[in-house]
Amino acid sequence: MSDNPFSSNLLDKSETKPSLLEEDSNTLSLNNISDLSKNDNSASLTYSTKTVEETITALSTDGKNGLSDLNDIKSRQDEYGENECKSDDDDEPLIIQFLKTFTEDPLILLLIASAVVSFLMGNTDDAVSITMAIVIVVTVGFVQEYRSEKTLEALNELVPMECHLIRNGNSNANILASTLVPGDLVVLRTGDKVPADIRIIESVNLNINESSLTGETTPVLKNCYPVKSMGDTIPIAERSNIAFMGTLVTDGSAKGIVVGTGKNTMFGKVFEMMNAIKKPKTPLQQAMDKLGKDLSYFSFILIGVICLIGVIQGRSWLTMFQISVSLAVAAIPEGLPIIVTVTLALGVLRMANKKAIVKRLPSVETLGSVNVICSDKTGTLTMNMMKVTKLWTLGSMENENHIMDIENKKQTHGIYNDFIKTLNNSDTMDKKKFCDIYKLLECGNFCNTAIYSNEQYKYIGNPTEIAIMDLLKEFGLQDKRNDLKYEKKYELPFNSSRKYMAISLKNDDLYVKGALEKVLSNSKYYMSSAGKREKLTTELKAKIQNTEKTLALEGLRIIAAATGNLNKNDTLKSDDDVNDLTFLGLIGMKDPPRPHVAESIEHLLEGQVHIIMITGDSPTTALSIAGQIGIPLDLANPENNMITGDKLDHMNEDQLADVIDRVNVFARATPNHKLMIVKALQKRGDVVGMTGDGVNDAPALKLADIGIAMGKNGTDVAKEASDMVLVDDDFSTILSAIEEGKGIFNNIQNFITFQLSTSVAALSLVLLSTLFNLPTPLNAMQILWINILMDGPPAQSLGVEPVGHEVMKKPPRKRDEKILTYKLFKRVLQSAICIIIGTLFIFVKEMVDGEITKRDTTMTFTCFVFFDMFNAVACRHTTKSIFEVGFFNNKMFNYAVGLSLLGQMCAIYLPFAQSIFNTEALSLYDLLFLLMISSSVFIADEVRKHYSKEKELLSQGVFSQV
Ligand SMILES: Nc1ncnc2c1ncn2[C@@H]1O[C@H](COP(=O)(O)OP(=O)(O)OP(=O)(O)O)[C@@H](O)[C@H]1O
Ligand SMILES: [Ca+2]
Repeated sequence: MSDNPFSSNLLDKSETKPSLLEEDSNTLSLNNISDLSKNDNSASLTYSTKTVEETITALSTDGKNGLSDLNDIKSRQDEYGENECKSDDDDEPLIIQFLKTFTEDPLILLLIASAVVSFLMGNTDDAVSITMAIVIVVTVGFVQEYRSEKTLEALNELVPMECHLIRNGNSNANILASTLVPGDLVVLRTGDKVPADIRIIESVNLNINESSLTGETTPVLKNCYPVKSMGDTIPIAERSNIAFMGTLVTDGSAKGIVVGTGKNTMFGKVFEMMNAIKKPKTPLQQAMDKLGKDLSYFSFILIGVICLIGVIQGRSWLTMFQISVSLAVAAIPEGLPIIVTVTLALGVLRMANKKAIVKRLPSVETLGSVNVICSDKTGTLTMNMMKVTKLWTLGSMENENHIMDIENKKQTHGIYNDFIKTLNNSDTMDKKKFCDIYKLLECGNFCNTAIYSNEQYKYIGNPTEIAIMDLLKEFGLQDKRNDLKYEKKYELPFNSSRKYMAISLKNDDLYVKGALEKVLSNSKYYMSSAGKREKLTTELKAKIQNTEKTLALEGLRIIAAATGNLNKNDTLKSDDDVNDLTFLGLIGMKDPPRPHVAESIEHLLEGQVHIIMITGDSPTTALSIAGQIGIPLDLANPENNMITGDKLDHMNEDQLADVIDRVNVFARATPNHKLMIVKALQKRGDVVGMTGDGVNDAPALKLADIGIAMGKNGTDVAKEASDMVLVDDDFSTILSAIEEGKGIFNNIQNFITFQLSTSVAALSLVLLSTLFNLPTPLNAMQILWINILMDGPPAQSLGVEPVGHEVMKKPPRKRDEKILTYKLFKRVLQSAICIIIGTLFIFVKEMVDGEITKRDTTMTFTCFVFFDMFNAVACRHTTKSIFEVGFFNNKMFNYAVGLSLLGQMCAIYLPFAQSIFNTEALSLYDLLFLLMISSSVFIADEVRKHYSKEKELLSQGVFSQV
C-alpha cells in the first residue's frame, strides 16, 4: 500500500483524539523512536555536524540559486527515487494473496472438508458443486476486498504536499514535495510542514514543532550552526540545524538544503515502523466487527440446534453438515465490514470531487452529527476580494455626511471630483488642500506587505493590502516603497491578535494602520486638510467613531490609519513603541459574500445546525455581513446575538456555555478565542465543526470534532490539525460534506437492513422447516448463492445511493446514537417475516404432493432470491418511497440487481448450472407468480414508509440537541 507521507494516516486520529486502540500504537512507535538515533547512519546525522559550506560542497549545490543542471537533477531523482514513503506489504503476487484467502476463513475450510468427505463417500456431484460454490464465494469476497484496498489507497493521494523550492535561482511556492532531491534549496515559512530532512543554512527565529517525531510538543528553536559530535551519535532533539520531514514550522522562516528524502529521512524510518502496526479501525468498523461476532455466535448456536434436530430426525448427517456450514457462511455477514469501509471510502472520494477533502475515515461518521459550525468570515463566508470603496478623513471631510465614495464616482460630485482634480494637475492646485487624504494614502502604501508580481501583472499577498495598492494605482500614484528615500527601518507586523501594524522609515517617521480602536486609543492629534497637526478632542473622537459605524453598517471592513514619530531608542519591538499618533482617516473596503453562502446557510439552518460567524472585524461590520448572508439575528436588538472579543476576555467557559445558544456572531475575535468557543460548545454536548487557517487556529481545529482547514489560504499547520480541508475555502462546501456524511450514514443503515433481513430470513427458514420436520427448503449451493447476493454487489450498491438535499431536513444524529437502532431492527424484522412467510408458503404449496422434487426446491430458491431483490429495492431509502427516489438514479444498483437476476435465470435454465444448484426450468407463469408473491416485501415496506413519514412530519424540533 502506498502512503503519502504528508497526509496523516487515514484511519489514524492519533494525536488528536486518541482512543484506546490508537494510544498503544502511539506509545509503541514512541518507544521505538528513542532507539532510532542509536544505530543511525542517516543523512541528517552526517550533515548536522558539517558547516553550511561543507554541506553545500558535499551536495554540489548552491546556497543561493539551488540546483540548476536539469541532467544533474534527473540523475539525482534516479538515484534517490521519489521523496515519498511507501510501505511494501503488498509485494505478494495477487494469486498467492487469492489462494491465501481460502485458508483464512475456518468456515471455508470446513466447506472444503465437506467437499472432500463427499468425494470420498462417492458423492462426486456434491463434491464438485460445493467446490464450485466455494470458489465463487471466495472470489467475490476477494475482489471486494481488493477493490476496497485500492479505494483506500486512492484516498491517500488526495492531499499532495507542496513546498517552496528554489532551482536555478527561480523561486516557486507550489512545487510537489515528492519531486525533491538531495541538494535542493528549500524555503520554510511559518505554518509550513517540512517537506524533507533539511540542513538549515539561514534562519530567522525558526521554531519547529517536532512532536510527530519526538513526542515533545514545545517547539524547538533551530539555527544553522554545526552541532558538535559527541561519540558516534546525536539524539534527534539535539540536531538543532536540521528541519525534519513532517514536522511543523510554528514561527519564523528559514532556507535550507535537502539532505535526505523519502525513506532516508527520520520520518521514513518511523513510517516503516508504524507500518508494521495495524491501522486502528474506525468506531463504525469496530461496531461492524462486533455485530459480525454477535451474529456469528447467534448463528452458530442456531445452526448447532438445526444440525442436532436434523440428525435426531434421522437425516443424512453429511447433508446436514453441508447445509449447516453453508448456512453459517450465509448467515454471517462477513462482507459487512468491507462494504462499510468501501462505502466510507467512496464517500470520501465523492466529497473530494466536491472540493472537501476528508483526511480521516472516522470523520465521515462525525460529519452527520455536527450540530454547530463556527466559521471565519473573511475568505470563507466572503470572497476575500477586497476593494476600497470609501475613504474618509476628519480634516477634509468633517463628518459622516461627507464620505468619499470611490465606487460610485459618477454620482458623487464634491469631494471625489475635487480630489481627482488635484491629482491630475498638482502644479496649479492649492497645495494646502487634501493633505490628510494624501497622507492617508501614503500610510496605506508604507504599511503594506503586498508585492507586485511581474509574472502575474498584479499585486500578490494580503488582500486587504492589495486593495490599497490597487487604489493607489487607480489614482495614478507611485509605489513609494521602491524609493530609497523612504526605506523601511522597523516593522511591527500585523496579526489577527494585534489587529494593527506599524512601520517606521529611515527618518523615524511612523505609520500605523489597523482596527479603529487600536489606532484611536493611541492617537492624540489629527491631521487637518492643510496638513497641520490638531488636537483630537473627545467630541472629535466621537465623530470618528460615528463615521466608522456608518461605513461598517454597509458591511465594509474598516482600516484606520495614523502617523507619528518613533522615539530615538525604540525599535518597534512592542506595542509600547506606538503612541502619540496623529489620526489620518478611514479606509472602507468591500468584500462581498460568496455566491452560494446564503443558500447553504439556509439549508444548514433547516437541518438544525447552529451557525456561528467568528470574525476579527468590528461588531457593526460583522452584523451587517451576518444579515446579508442570512445568519439569524434579532432585528430589533442584533447585539443580543453577538459577543465581542473584549467581552469574551471577561467570561469563563461556563458563562459562555450558558449563553452561546443564542450567539451567532463573535466580532473582534482573535484566534485564541476559538479554543474557548469550542470548549464551551463541547461542554454543552454539541458536536462542533470549526474552520481555521493560521498557526494559532491549530489548537481549536484539533479540539473541534471536525476541524476544517482552508486549502488555498490555510497553512500546513492548520491542515495538519484539521480533519477536513476545503480545497476552495468556500463555506458552501461544508454543506456538501455534511450532506454526504449524513447520506453515507443512511446508506450504511440501509444495506445493513438488507443484509440482516436476508440473513435472518435464511436462518429462520431452515430452522423452521427443520422444527416442523419438513425437508430442507434450500440446499447448500443455493444458500451459498444467496450469500453472494447478500454480501456482494447488491449490498455494495446500496452504499452508493445518491444523497439528496433532503437529508439536511433531518436533525443531526446524536453523538452517541447507535447505527443499529430500534427502528432499524423493526425494519429488519418486518422484511424477514415477509420473506419467511412467502417462501414457506411457496415451499409448502409445491410440496403438497408429499414428495420433494427439483421443481419444489427451484420454486423455493427462486422465490427467496426474488424476495431478496425486492427487499433490496425497498432498502434503497429509509423513509422515502421508491417512486420519490426514482428507479434509475442509482445505476450501480440497477446493474447489480440486473446481474443477480440474470445469474438466477442461469441457475434455473442452464443445464450445467442446473446440475450444480439442483434446479430445473420454470415456466413463465411460475416466474410471474413468484414475482407477485415476492413483491409483498416491497409493498409492505412502502406502507411502512408512508406511515413513518407522517410521524416524522409531526416531530419537527428546534436548534440544538441539548
Ligand atoms: N493587513 C492589515 N493591516 C492592518 N490592519 C488590518 C489588516 N487586515 C485587517 N486589519 C484590521 O484588523 C481587523 C481584524 O482583522 P483579522 O485579520 O483579525 O480578521 P480576519 O481574520 O481577516 O477576518 P475573519 O476573522 O473575518 O476571517 C480588521 O477589521 C481590520 O481593521
Ligand atoms: Ca455471508
